[in-house]
Amino acid sequence: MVDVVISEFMDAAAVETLTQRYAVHFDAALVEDRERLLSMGRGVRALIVRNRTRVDEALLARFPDLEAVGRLGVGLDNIDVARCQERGIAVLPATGGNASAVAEYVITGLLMLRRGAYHSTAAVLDGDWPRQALVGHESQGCVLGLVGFGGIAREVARRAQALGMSVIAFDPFADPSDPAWQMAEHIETIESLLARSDGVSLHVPLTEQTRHLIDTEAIASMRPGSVLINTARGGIVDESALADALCEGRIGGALLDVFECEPLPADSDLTRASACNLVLTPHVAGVTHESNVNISAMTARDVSRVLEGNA
Ligand SMILES: O=C(O)[C@H](O)COP(=O)(O)O
Repeated sequence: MVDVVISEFMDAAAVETLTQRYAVHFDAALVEDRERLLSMGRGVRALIVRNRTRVDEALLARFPDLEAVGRLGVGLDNIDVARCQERGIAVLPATGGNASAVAEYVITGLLMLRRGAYHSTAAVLDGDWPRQALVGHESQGCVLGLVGFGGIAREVARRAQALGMSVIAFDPFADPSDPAWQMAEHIETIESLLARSDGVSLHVPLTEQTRHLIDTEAIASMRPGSVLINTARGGIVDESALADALCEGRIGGALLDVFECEPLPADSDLTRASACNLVLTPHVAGVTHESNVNISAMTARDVSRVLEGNA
């Protein structure tokens, strides 16, 4: 009988901690084989996933004894949280465990997109020396606009301030009296944030309200030459509208780590903007060796707490 199923990659030390107390089935390839995952649900008390395992109604029906879903990350859009609540299943995100990883990724991306000097390997190897074409912008003194001002955005703000940027943020849900606002100017509307920012970074969950928040109209209100970074969730940016804006040179570049459809389909709209200071990565902003250790330890601890509490 298995107590805990882990369907995506997790740090070995945390798996070992769980194995000392419970019968654990750890198979990072399970996410690719849904039928096999569903077939092992009976008797399982905890399921541990990253962002690719769909913990939906169909899966929950096949795990009748589930007490906890550990999420090795922060976003919960792959989990039917409402259904879990109805069933009394604890949903356990590793909040904060990958915040530094994402914050460092965002700052690196912003510096890289604004400087624009890092796409020259092929040219230099070819004997070209395109110095004048690669004169970019410094980021000291620029305005960084954060859409959403939760934990990860605050880590970004702290680093941006240390580099001499001015930080502004839009977040209708963040308490305006929170001392964290000392790091960022509070902006009332997303339009004014977009109009003032040299770089925009998204830090909101994907909901019906945020789907295509960055659409043609929003992109039109961005400063000419400004850059966009999305490490939050794919559906927040209208990829076709972004590709148009990049191709027409209306904005200066974009870094996307998340997409409407992952992996990206071969006919993605983004293909046509590939030469326009566009950088794409496969949903790795939050994934470092250090964050993997952090979030795995947090998840093992939280799952154990629930299982022990219910024992
Ligand atoms: O929500 C998150 O924390 C990110 O999507 C990273 O999650 P993952 O490491 O499970 O992909």
